[in-house]
Amino acid sequence: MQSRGEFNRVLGCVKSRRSLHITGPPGSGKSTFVERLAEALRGRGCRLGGFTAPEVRRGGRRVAFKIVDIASGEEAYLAVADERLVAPGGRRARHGRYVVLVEEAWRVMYSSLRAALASADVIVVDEVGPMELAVPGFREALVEVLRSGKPVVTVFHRRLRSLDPGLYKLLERGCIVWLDEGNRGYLTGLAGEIADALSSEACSDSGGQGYSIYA
Ligand SMILES: Nc1ncnc2c1ncn2[C@@H]1O[C@H](COP(=O)(O)OP(=O)(O)OP(=O)(O)O)[C@@H](O)[C@H]1O
Repeated sequence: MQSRGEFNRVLGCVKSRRSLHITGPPGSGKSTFVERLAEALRGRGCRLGGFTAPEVRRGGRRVAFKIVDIASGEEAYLAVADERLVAPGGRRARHGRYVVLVEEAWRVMYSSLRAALASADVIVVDEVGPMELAVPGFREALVEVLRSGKPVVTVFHRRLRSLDPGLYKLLERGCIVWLDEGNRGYLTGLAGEIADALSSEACSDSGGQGYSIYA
């Protein structure tokens, strides 16, 4: 998607469907785009809710992922490559070289999504992938978010269509964009226009929010 015509189709879709779901190859710029979009939304007075799942690096190596509540800043480990990073105990599930800390992750997933459903103008879930879906309760909560009628922005794993066809179908009710190195600069530059399309009614009465990890 590099031409204005293609972009206008995305913009038209976002205006009518009010939800945007981003996918693409690893490292293609999905989270960077969503950060820009979040900044643009906050600049328009939108209250954001939901969570991000940033990686944690030590010595240049990725050692863990966290779940961070966008509205409150509360955080917890989602998964660790080395269990010595975290206190023992709690339910765990293995995913490749990572161990998912099911209970710890769910605590922040649950509270961030519940708070977002109650009071956010736009709900952001970055990301929806195999590790997040290994946390019991998350899929159900996400379905509730997607059916809430609030504008939703997600980043989802490029294989979600085969991993969870039912969930993918729900995402298709919004607008799906494949992000790669070829279009990320263009799309990121237009984050403000996309924010306008998402926020035109949703954020009109809100006074913004005091805290954001994007601030
Ligand atoms: N529009 C852009 N122009 C230049 N560099 C970018 C752009 N978007 C992202 N990057 C760079 O690409 C790298 C990966 O970005 P990012 O973490 O947003 O990708 P991602 O798709 O979310 O990654 P992952 O698949 O690991 O979740 C980062 O170093 C980021 O600074």
